[in-house]
Amino acid sequence: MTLQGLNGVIQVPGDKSISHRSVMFGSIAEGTTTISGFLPGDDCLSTISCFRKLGVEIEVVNEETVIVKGRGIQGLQEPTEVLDVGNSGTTIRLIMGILSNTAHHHTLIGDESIAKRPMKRVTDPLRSMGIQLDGREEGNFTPLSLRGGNVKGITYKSPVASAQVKSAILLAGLQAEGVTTVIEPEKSRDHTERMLEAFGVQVKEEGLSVSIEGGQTLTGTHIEVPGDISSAAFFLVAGSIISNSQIELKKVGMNPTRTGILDVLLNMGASIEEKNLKTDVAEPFADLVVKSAPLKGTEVGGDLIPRLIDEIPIIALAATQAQGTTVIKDAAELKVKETNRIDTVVNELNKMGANIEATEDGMIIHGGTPLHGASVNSHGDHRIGMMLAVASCIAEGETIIKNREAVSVSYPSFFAHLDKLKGSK
Ligand SMILES: O=C(O)C1=C[C@@H](OP(=O)(O)O)[C@@H](O)[C@H](O)C1
Ligand SMILES: C=C(OP(=O)(O)O)C(=O)O
Repeated sequence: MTLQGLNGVIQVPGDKSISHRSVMFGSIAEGTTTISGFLPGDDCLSTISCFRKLGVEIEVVNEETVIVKGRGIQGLQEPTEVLDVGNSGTTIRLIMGILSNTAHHHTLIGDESIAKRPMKRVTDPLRSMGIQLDGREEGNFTPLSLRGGNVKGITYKSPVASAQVKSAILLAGLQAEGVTTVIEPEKSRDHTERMLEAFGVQVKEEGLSVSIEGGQTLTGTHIEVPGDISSAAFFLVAGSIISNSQIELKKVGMNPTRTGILDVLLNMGASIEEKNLKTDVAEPFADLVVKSAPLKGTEVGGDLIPRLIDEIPIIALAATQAQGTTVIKDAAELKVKETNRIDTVVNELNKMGANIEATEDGMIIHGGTPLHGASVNSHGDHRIGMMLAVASCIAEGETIIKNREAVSVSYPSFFAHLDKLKGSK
């Protein structure tokens, strides 16, 4: 049966980056933090599980409402078990910064994918601040062991634009002697800076440099998590490339460090309207309405990359349906995500009839290729699973997606939302 378009209204689940930070910062704050719009995805549940092992009382009132009884920055307990971050890079990297100032011992592990992701980008600067950190291959891979120490502030020029690196160092800096500064090559997402301010911490930003003075305390607060633009991205592209579609996405996060996907799709000719923009909050949000539209190829690179890094798999799918060629460059970071996302995108989409070439730092997508059904695999990568599910909607014939359950890492209700939009016309 050919699909008659995707139609209807949905609210995508809470932002993953903001949900992680709300539990982490709530745990080290003085007093109680209430969180609404929390993402009940596997990654954020891993964060809750780690902080419970550190002695924090965390009540999940319902899937999206969480109450954290903060223990203060010195109040975390020495865990009796290993801290297992599951599939979550954000959890393992940020928690290292948080645990920097206790003499307690910690062992950090994760799943098979985490075991392949580089940790030296965080362990090296944290060691230079005085933290004892070790792990496989000189501290580059899990299992990691960490014992905090007397942390000293540093000025660190990061070789990568990574919010996980920046955040880990700033969180250690919060507990360090003196001032800590991180300078990035391009600006990465700034949720840590915004949320620390909401917890009463002063953070100084100047261009590509962010500084924090040690010894500040966090005060419990209320955090409202907007919808995740990285999750909305799948429906922004689906609505654009599936004929006869009109989708309204409610309350999507519009933090400018995350909206690169909108710039790219609009540049490709997409029809996306922004309504009810709310900016007088820590994290701005708006409703987005997308309608099917013909797309044209584009170039994606430079400082746009950190603003859309997790959306590249779905942008690649959009590009297969656009007129002309799309070049994605400066995106070598894709190789160290849940999978090597250059390889998984190219291999899986080419099985469906796409014409994509992998390059050292991105891909070249020759557009205008009709897709056909095939047996494809998410390889346990949530974003690849969702991208392939959208691809299957436009493919001629049957598509089988292996390991599709990986979507629950960031978007447990993804298939329910897709079914709702398919059926509502
Ligand atoms: O800080 C965060 O919440 C994240 C930062 C990004 O990773 P990097 O810091 O490795 O770029 C992003 O890919 C990840 O999904 C979430
Ligand atoms: C890269 C991602 O997350 P993390 O680094 O937290 O595993 C992602 O969600 O696409």
